[in-house]
Amino acid sequence: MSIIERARWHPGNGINLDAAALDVVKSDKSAAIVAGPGAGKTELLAQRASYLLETNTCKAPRRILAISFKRDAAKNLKDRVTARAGEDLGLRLESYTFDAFAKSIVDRFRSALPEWCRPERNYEVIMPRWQDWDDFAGRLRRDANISISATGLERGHATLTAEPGPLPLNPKKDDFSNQAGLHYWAARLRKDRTHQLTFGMISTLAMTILAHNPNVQSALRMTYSHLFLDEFQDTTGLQYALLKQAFLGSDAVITAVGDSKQRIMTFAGARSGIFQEFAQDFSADVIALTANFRSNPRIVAIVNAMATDIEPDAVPVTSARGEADVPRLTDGAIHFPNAREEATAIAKSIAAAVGSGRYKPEDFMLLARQRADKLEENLAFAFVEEGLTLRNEARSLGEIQIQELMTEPLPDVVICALQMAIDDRNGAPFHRLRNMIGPIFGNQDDRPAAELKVEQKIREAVKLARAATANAPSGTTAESVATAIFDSLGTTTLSQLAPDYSNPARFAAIQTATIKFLQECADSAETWQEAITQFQGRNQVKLMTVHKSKGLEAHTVFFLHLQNDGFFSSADMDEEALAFFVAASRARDRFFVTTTTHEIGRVARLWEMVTAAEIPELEASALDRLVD
Ligand SMILES: Nc1ncnc2c1ncn2[C@@H]1O[C@H](COP(=O)(O)OP(=O)(O)OP(=O)(O)O)[C@@H](O)[C@H]1O
Repeated sequence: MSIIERARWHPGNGINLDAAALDVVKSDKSAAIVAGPGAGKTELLAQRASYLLETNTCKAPRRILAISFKRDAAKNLKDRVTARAGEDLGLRLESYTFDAFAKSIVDRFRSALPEWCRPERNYEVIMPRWQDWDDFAGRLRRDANISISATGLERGHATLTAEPGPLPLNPKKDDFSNQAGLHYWAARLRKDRTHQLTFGMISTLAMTILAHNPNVQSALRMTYSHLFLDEFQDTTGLQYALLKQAFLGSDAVITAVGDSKQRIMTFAGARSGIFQEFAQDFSADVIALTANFRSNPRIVAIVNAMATDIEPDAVPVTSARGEADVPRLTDGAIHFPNAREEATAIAKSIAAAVGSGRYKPEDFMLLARQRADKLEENLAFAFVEEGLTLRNEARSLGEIQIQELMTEPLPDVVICALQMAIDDRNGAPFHRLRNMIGPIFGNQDDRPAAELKVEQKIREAVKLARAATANAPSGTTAESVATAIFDSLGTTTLSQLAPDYSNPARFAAIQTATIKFLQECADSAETWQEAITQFQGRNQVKLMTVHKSKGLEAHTVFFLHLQNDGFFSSADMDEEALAFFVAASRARDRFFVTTTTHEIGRVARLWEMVTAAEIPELEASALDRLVD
């Protein structure tokens, strides 16, 4: 592909970038981009990747390393860049989650670790639950007289000193201040058992490799000239330490984007003040973007008011959409006498809106802070009455919730192959599939043989899937389709799709959930096309928790049950304020909150935000106007 001159490069796909965003896209300096919801952060990174590759500013054969928090974000970025810049250039963008990045270093350079902390090759990735931490904390109390809480152990187990950092080559007794952590490491790396590592421990090991092996560190630095860090507000101390170990003092130009007000992962250890720290450490500019491309001016006013309530000096943003097409009814707080009446009113109004032909079911999103299952009981019934399908994204399929399954690569592999088997080109299934399995065969290194192998594997999977789809969709045939695809690609390949798939129990749980869900969808579908549509959640109204709604958007958002029993009794209201802000900012055009009791004392802080945003109280009958 020919190189485009920098001055002649323009953003594509009908995207207009304002001057500030264009500066970021073309910048040759590290920068922390602080931007509110709907500022187009993902699009900005996709455009920057295209610019760097198409103009050869990221000089071949060097690459861009994009680190995202969520797997779907990592995948989404790669797909967008491939679509825009083409397959060949797209291969020079490597998109990882933090965990996958750390694991790739450990898996490649494990033998460079000091022996005392070197895991065996087939170590198992573990994701302990609270109960496991609590059990271990109990054992420490009993056997070693160390007192630590389950949460303390979870947060600090991977770090053996006060601050996260590499492990020493030859440890002396005084090297470690975190005795609890040391016991934990010893228990996971016992000689007589399969070695087990958490992702936190994997990050520490990656740091250790880089700290003691200048060759590995410089190879990494040679490979990547540019780095993207998405959802930077959620970076943990450990992840940040790994980033510094890998790139501090290198020539890499780093673009970190995020929004400190969407920091709702504090329970997972997200570090506050991370933007300032990054700006200082990497001499990066801090740039604020103030456009919101998602929401109409009224929703943006709500989002601004909530932002100021959270951070008094928050920079207000402006709707890039202007006043056109703003519906007459945009927001309100509605009290219902009980959950059943609430469900009926919401279902009826959505059905009328969809019936008008102006809206699709997926234009509506129902959000709950927790206990979506409990809300589903009443809602599902009312939705069926109205001929609509409600999809509770928090419903469990064995150990995995639907909302979690949808971010996994394994079910997407099945859907891509199935789509190709029935000639459904929606969302470019071949490219998606190739982006997922290609790296496993090494096609990122531009090896034609690897590329051929990938294509051959895909052809085989599609052939078998096509044979299985000759039968009408049903629970039984769905299982045959999924099994045919799994068998043709093989467990060895599939278990490399994500770093946690090397844990057999985790892989089996995802595989079982994929089959179960495909069976459910096929059972209630007339055609395979319909089964795919259902699997992907198209033509359905979604109910989900706020935490899973991050990065998503819908025309109309309902935040259900802004009342005491809609929240955990131990809820920290400062964190809840951030989550509530995330919820409101998912709305493109309409935002409603509901209650079914007057017991709202515990969430008074959130009602202050409703008041600050001047969201009016409405009668339930106001929802009749959703059809407008
Ligand atoms: N430059 C642009 N021109 C027009 N539309 C845009 C532009 N950038 C983004 N959009 C659209 O605006 C919406 C929000 O974009 P995106 O999801 O990338 O924002 P974000 O900053 O990641 O949001 P959030 O942090 O709230 O999830 C999307 O519908 C996207 O297609």
